[in-house]
Amino acid sequence: MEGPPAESREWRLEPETEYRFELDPGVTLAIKLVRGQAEIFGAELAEAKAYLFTSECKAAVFTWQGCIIEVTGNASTEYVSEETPMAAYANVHLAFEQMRVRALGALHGEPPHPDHADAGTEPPRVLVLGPENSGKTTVCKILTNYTVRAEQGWTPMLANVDPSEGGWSVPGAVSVAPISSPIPTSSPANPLGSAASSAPMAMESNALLPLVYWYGHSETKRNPLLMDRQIRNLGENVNDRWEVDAEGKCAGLIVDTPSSFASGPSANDHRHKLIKACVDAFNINVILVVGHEKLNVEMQRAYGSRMTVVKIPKSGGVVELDHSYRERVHNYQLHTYMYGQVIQPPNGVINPTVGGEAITDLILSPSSTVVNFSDLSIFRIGAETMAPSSALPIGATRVVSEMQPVAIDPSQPGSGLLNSVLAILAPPNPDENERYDEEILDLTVVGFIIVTNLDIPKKKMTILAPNQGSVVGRTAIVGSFEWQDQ
Ligand SMILES: Nc1ncnc2c1ncn2[C@@H]1O[C@H](COP(=O)(O)OP(=O)(O)OP(=O)(O)O)[C@@H](O)[C@H]1O
Repeated sequence: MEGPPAESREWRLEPETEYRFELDPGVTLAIKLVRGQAEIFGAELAEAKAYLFTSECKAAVFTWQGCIIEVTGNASTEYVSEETPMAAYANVHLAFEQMRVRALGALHGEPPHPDHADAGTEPPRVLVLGPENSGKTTVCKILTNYTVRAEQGWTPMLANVDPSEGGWSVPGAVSVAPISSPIPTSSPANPLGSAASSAPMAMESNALLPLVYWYGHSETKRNPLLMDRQIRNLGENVNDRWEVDAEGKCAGLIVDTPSSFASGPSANDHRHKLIKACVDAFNINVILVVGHEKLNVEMQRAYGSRMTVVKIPKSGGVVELDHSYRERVHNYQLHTYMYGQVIQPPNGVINPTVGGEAITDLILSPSSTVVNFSDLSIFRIGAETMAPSSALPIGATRVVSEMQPVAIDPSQPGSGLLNSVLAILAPPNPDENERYDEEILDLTVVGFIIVTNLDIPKKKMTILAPNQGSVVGRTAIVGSFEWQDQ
């Protein structure tokens, strides 16, 4: 874009302070480390490189030793805070680091250090809980980034069981990935960082290979049984991987959870079952509660006798995200999934990067194709979807269990498919004897498509996909997410 260079300001940050900023829609900010040391949620900034932030990003540049940064563009809010919980988070990290080192030592047959003779040799498997806007995801990012920055070359697992967050793919998904380099922060469209391509189907060349299951809704209360099943599926996959990678296991795991796990009536509530599902599935041995006294007491009572439950402070920088912001973020995520990130740097910013990647590497060109209704088998999971009676098998009643896959006929008016996000599943087990009725609940996702048009007379539909891969013969699941390209 032509025009005068955007205005730049320098900020001098004292040790252990942070520069916090929030962006309006459509605004891009560039931050350059001029001198000193600085990090964004645990990921270090390289000197003299311009990092871009976009899509209403809210974040902070923290420094342990002090630094000077140059900020170009207009943030809607920006200030320096001297009060951060980073020292507490760093202490938690150090404790985890010792657990990892002890686990690795034990694996290599080293005798325990006399000071820690009875400290145990399990690596940290951490469940992070907290209410809405407590900064859970940020804590997970900071702890993961500190782990990969340690000189041991750890590759911890990061699991995201918050279906409203999107993680590495799209909202509605839950996922886990081994993390080997620091997760950058640049946009809420990629809260846990992105691979060079956001399309799981096209990601062979990337280091970040998340394993994705589709829950399909943003709220866990919509289908707690399905949520429970997907959590256990993620856990099984992590355990399978660790069975063949004993050293990798020593790096441990961090699990980011939805705020619905932290609030709501305590008796008879599905949230306790889901917390327990996480504890069991990931074999959790540490629970971190972010800034919530009551939940901390509750977790101490429920789990304190068999694992460490620690309350950690909430950062004053965490921004309250309202419903409409979260909806816009879902749109950014789906747009980014299809098109990559198209970012216009502020005028005058030379060679900008997004989380360390050149911006031209982040652009995708999705393909729009027309397929026959019969090319894809589409299902919804569970009863609340209320398929029209005519879409049900002859003789079937409307009583459908929460976990039952219900086939969707796109030619029925009211199928609800137009503009829907569909998860394309991995193929079922090739061995017929290994198949079972609810197998599609346990298949991983290979990619997502959007139904952009339905032509009922011709029995055809138009789909948008991030790449050219064929969907013929595939099974897809629809949830409650819709998206329209604007
Ligand atoms: N120190 C900080 N300074 C500025 N912004 C911050 C800071 N810490 C977190 N944020 C921002 O606040 C927002 C909310 O934080 P985060 O997503 O970590 O909270 P959460 O508890 O996981 O949210 P949710 O309610 O969705 O579960 C994010 O946009 C995050 O980038």
